[in-house]
Amino acid sequence: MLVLGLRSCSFFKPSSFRSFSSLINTTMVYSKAQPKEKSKVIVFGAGNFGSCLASHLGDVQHEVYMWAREDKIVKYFNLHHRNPLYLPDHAFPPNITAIGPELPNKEFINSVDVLLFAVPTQFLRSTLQTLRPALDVNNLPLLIFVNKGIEVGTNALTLEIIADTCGADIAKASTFISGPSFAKEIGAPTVVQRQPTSVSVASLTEFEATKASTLFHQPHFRCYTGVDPIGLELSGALKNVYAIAAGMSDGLGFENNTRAMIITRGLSEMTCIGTAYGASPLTFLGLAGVGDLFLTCSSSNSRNYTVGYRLGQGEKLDVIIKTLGSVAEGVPTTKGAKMIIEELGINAPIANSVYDVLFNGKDTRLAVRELMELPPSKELELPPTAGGPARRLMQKLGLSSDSISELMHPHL
Ligand SMILES: NC(=O)C1=CN([C@@H]2O[C@H](COP(=O)(O)OP(=O)(O)OC[C@H]3O[C@@H](n4cnc5c(N)ncnc54)[C@H](O)[C@@H]3O)[C@@H](O)[C@H]2O)C=CC1
Ligand SMILES: O=C(CO)COP(=O)(O)O
Repeated sequence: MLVLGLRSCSFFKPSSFRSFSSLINTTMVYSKAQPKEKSKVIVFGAGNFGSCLASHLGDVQHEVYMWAREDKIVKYFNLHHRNPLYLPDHAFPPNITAIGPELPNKEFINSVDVLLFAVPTQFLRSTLQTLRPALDVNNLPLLIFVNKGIEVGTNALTLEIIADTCGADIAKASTFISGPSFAKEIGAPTVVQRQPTSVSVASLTEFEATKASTLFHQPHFRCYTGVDPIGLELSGALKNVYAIAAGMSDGLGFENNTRAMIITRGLSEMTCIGTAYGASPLTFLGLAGVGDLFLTCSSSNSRNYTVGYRLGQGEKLDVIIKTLGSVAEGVPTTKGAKMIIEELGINAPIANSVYDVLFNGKDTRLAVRELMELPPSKELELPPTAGGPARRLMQKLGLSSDSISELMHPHL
């Protein structure tokens, strides 16, 4: 564990951690080591999840700064230690300070150990573009991303958005957290509870994933590390599409059989899409995959499930979005998912039906009938050719095409 004591550096091979051999053979930038006891953390995004994670880290005595784009949140929070817009009844630990709406400057960014991004996917590119000049590759904080979505227009995953805006070195050092984790059930006591929760943590090197895991891991919040960030990201994004489908089914009045069918067939579709994309099929069996799929397909606490439920009850999408009061990543993500499915030539009828209901005005009951009338098919047939999009992404990161086979078999 000697490596944890080293500062950010290039040409350093953390050989005691799993990672792509092709990755550690290249010049590699690592984030700075986190202090053992007390890290200085900026959480970007003061919505439900940013607030919850700020509280989780503040509760164990880290020095936390929560950036909000809403001036009202910053002023109110620093007076009352409550967030007036999200988790309004929760009393936050005293060691959290709200900052914003301007993004922090270079000097401040350089002084922190961790940057945690809880910004919805569609707003991440602009946030990172503005922040990029303040990031010093030679003194890089640990970078953690918790958003779950695919960017509209580019179909990019977050790893690619980071590469586009901050460069390959910073993308390769970034870490992603995903899994079954409703904001209100994590964190400190009061409204946000310490209910036992587990998540997946992935980076291209286990070295970075382990640092993020060490920061978050608590007796009530377990972290499991891996080196398939693409699979983890696709899991988190795609489960939102199937949560909309499950909610729709419940909203139409169908019961347990139908929901179980959607969850299981959804998992099959997700695994096929992920494998064709270039992720490991096994990642979809983890917390970020089936774990989060199960959670969000079976709870009205999920915003995506709620969008589907209300559609099933006959409400219009624009009214639902206006009145939801929170982000439903699955709605824009369905657009990106549809494009990816088409590019890869994958059979994903449930995701395609969700797209038709959301964006082509298809009647929800007709969508279910058409799905049920499809001819019989094999239960699971993983695509024969795999890895096009991931291969392109690896090239963008300056990695060899061998990386893709390591990505698909990280557990061997
Ligand atoms: N709430 C939850 O239980 C969980 C949420 N997530 C993910 O975390 C991410 C954030 O979700 P929540 O905090 O729940 O969202 P939220 O709906 O509670 O809050 C919305 C957030 O988006 C920000 N925002 C709105 N417009 C923006 C803009 N133009 N530029 C930058 N930021 C803008 C708001 O300031 C606020 O911080 C999403 O990707 C979500 O999928 C992941 C796990 C659990
Ligand atoms: O991803 C989540 C919990 O793991 C939250 O789901 P929703 O965004 O559907 O509320």
